[in-house]
Amino acid sequence: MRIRKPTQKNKKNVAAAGKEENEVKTAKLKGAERSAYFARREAAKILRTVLEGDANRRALASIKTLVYHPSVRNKKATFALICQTLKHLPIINDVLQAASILNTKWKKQQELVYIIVYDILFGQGVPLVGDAEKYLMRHKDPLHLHLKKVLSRKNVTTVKELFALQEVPDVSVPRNVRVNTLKMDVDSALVELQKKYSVQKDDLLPDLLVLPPGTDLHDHPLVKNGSIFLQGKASSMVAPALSPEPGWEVLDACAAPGNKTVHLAALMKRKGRIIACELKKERIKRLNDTIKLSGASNIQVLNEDFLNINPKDPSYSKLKAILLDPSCSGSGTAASRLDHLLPSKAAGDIDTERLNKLAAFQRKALQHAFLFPALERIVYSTCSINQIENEDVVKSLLPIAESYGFQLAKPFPEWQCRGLPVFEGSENLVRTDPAKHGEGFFIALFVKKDANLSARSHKNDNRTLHNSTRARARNVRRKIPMFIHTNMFKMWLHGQLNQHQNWRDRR
Ligand SMILES: C[S@@+](CC[C@H](N)C(=O)[O-])C[C@H]1O[C@@H](n2cnc3c(N)ncnc32)[C@H](O)[C@@H]1O
Repeated sequence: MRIRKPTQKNKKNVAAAGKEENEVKTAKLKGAERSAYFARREAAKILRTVLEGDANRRALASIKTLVYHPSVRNKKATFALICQTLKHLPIINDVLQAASILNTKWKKQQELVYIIVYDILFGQGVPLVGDAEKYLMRHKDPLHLHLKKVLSRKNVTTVKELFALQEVPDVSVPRNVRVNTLKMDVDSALVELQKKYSVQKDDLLPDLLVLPPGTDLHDHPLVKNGSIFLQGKASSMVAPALSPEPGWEVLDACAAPGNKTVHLAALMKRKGRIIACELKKERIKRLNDTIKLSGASNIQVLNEDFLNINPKDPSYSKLKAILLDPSCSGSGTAASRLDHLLPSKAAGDIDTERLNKLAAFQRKALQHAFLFPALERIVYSTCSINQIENEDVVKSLLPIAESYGFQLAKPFPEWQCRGLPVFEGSENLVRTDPAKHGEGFFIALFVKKDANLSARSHKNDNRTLHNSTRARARNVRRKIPMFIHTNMFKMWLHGQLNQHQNWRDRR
């Protein structure tokens, strides 16, 4: 979590808050009151990071990631408080504005104010413990009065009625954990987890286990020692889609925080070399931590822009596979990240300019991947549900892929949820549905044609090669037939996009 450095301006506030905290520590508060006091301040700090990230459209991490940081003491209470405050934030803001009780001092601590006002209006009440609590409790009656007025303006009498009008996405899908086979075999992990939970093996991925929705394993010893990773099914499908062979040289082009890098290492059984490339220096530590936790010893971390890696550099002359999981909008994981609670998402904002920029980078990165001379397989993946970041990127590069000898292959042929039918061959693509699978991922696998034999003979092959991709790529270049296909699919696609739009709107 980012620690905010106090500026000259707010040093006084910080000192006052420190003094107040010491007073609370020494005061004879009941245990529950004390922990609630600190939980409110902890929640306010995180809420500030979340709201700043949302306002700048540059979230540093999801709410869950911030709350489950080791430094956060009372994780469950803090998480609940933040989610509830965010859920009620539009009303809290309306009430505060109508009541007009915030002076400059309290406006500077607005996140703490939000949290306390939530507790006063909708929570369990607030004891008179800190300055902020005392101040807001003095205005308790006006706050309640204005809440009534705000609700009556919305033609409801209770907040429950108001929320009943707003559909909230149901993300209660099973929890998955990926067994890190570098440290533990799947059956042992199953036996260990079954001591406390109802656990099953996944029907598609041999190293994935399925637990009931809502199972919280953040503090489980197997998670802490790296024997299992809290990784969803969709994310766990990416490395097996690439299916690198033990002994290969593989590049994870956009690696941090490294979940898929270490999954590659497990699939390669410690044999071969993995280069984990990450552009952002501040994400390298997290990447190194993931690698260390996994116990993998054949991963070399590279703090570099993937686009600056020279494919002709002899150190990459034996590179056999690239996993390209570039920055994306994250729209497929928005529900599981609780993004629907954020003000920008509640307002239904779609940042088209950002989407276009992301898609441009994704195209550039995928195009760059084709240039490595010994390459046999490329997986392009996103955790986005947007066509522009998925099918459109792949479609636009099919002729180039073809010119470098690559064709689309079909990973997980038994998987029903495939790419949107916006070009012939899109049935080779993999999609996961957020409502059904918890997260919305997209996977495209490109295979070098000369490498077909080697790909087919791979022991645990889960792909079928798409033989007619060449002809289809030719169609892409012959614009007229493709235009006809596009029109044929237009109505279907329109429906699909509306569905996605409705889904986004519901968040
Ligand atoms: C979606 S995340 C990757 C998640 C990762 N594959 C995992 O499963 O843990 C994308 C990552 O790519 C990095 N990135 C963005 N542009 C890059 C570039 N040009 N070169 C290398 N890394 C880049 C981002 O900083 C971010 O850490």
